[in-house]
Amino acid sequence: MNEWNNLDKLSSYQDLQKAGRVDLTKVMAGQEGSDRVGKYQAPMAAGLRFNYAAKQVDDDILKGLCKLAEEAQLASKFEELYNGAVINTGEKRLVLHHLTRGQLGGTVNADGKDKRAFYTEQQEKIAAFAKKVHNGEILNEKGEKFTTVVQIGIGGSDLGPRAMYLALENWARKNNTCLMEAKFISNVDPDDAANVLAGIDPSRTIFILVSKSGTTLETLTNESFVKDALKNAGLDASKHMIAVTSETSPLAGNSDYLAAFFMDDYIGGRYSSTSSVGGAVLSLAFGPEVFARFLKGAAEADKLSAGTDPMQNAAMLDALIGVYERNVLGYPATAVLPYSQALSRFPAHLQQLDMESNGKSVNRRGEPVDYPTGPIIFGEPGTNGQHSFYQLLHQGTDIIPLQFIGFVNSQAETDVTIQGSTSQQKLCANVAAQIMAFACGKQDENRNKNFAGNRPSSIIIGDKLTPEALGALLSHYENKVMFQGFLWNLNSFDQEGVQLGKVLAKRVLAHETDGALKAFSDLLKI
Ligand SMILES: O=P(O)(O)OC[C@H]1O[C@](O)(CO)[C@@H](O)[C@@H]1O
Repeated sequence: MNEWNNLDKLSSYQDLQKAGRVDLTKVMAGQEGSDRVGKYQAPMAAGLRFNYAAKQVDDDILKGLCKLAEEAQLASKFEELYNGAVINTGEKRLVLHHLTRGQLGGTVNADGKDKRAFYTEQQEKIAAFAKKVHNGEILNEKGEKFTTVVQIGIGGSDLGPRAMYLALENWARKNNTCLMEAKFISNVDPDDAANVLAGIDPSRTIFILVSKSGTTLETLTNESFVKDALKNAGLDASKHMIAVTSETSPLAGNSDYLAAFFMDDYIGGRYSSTSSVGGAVLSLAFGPEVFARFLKGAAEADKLSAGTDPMQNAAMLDALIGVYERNVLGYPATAVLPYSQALSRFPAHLQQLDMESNGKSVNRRGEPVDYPTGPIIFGEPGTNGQHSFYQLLHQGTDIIPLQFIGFVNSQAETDVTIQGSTSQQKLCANVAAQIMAFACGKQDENRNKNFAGNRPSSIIIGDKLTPEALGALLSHYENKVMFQGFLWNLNSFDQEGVQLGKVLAKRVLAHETDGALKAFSDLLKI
């Protein structure tokens, strides 16, 4: 039986507070530094590796973190989760996104259904639908093939699928599996929908309305926007729209859609990329086989995350080091820096995944916690970020732990050699250089040119960003966030913090305001 205790009650955590600190300017220099690079790495799925040589850890701290993992019962809490316990205590729900891509543990029944069978059935339905669209069994009113797919959704119904699509677009082109172009409408700003609609031929487009709740204001507004545009183009919206929602949502019984696919309340929006939410757009864009390969990578990573030894469980180890940085070293933020243009929206997805999950100040029982929880997450692809906010990362007054991601090979494999090196080599040279610059710094008599160093980073390294590698990467972060939630004793699966603003916006629109809210509404001419 697991015990759900606050982090500061754990003796292994108290021991870590008292332990010595690692100075990266010393341990990353010379032979010791190169030994650390070989030694401090953990295997990940799909051939990825988690290298934490440039984190502020040594053998003693790692031992302390392993004790913390054991005392916090991380492995058995994950086991409890995937076997169908009510881990989402706020909403009294099971947490089942792992079942969308594999089967850890026993069969989970809920609402009178075998949940794994339910998610698989939805994936098979999506695959059959996508095949019909691709082979021309499903055509538009004029008998033409659909060429484009537009996803309408927001938050978890947008960020993950969009990031995954962008991550595989180049790879799919190179591998001749780019079957339809995908675009996304999320913001209620009318310029978002207008811009997407201006760049497509609506008569050749399938729109996927994605909303688990079926009540999200932005998404329903954008649906009306698109339906209006279809009507104005003389098109029948019901022949162009499909829905992804839960069976209990107001959208479920609606006959206005060409097809409907389902997920349920046991899969949080930000954890839904491997469910029908990501499945529909990715299967239409790249084919169901590519989506299956993505799921395979995620399932393989989940299996590794179920391991009990943190030194062989990269997601757990990454989580432990992150909590050490947040709670022992006191760092406020984490930057995610993929040296891969394909991962341009991956940090945005991780922002929701991490900050909506662990941006909490009460524990699973609703009691205030006395320690910092989720850090601020931000990031941009390298090398673009280097020419933007790295100044603060190198010389600012806050130390921001960094998470680099890099691949040995590009996806498109089109390159050029200039001044003796390819673009890919330049990209990789930059990430290696950054790790060392952050760790060791550079002394200079001119204080303005001095780099203090001792700024920690890790790197996930892969050969190439394939569908399997992407699935593994996604699962790694989902499981890392989950383990951190366990360590902080949070419920990482609800998001009450997004409600208040929604309620007030409704009041503004209904003109039921007074005081400063009314004054702001007047300023904005609502
Ligand atoms: O899929 P839905 O129900 O439209 O919700 C969209 C998003 O809104 C949120 O509830 C936050 O406002 C997210 O958690 C979710 O991903």
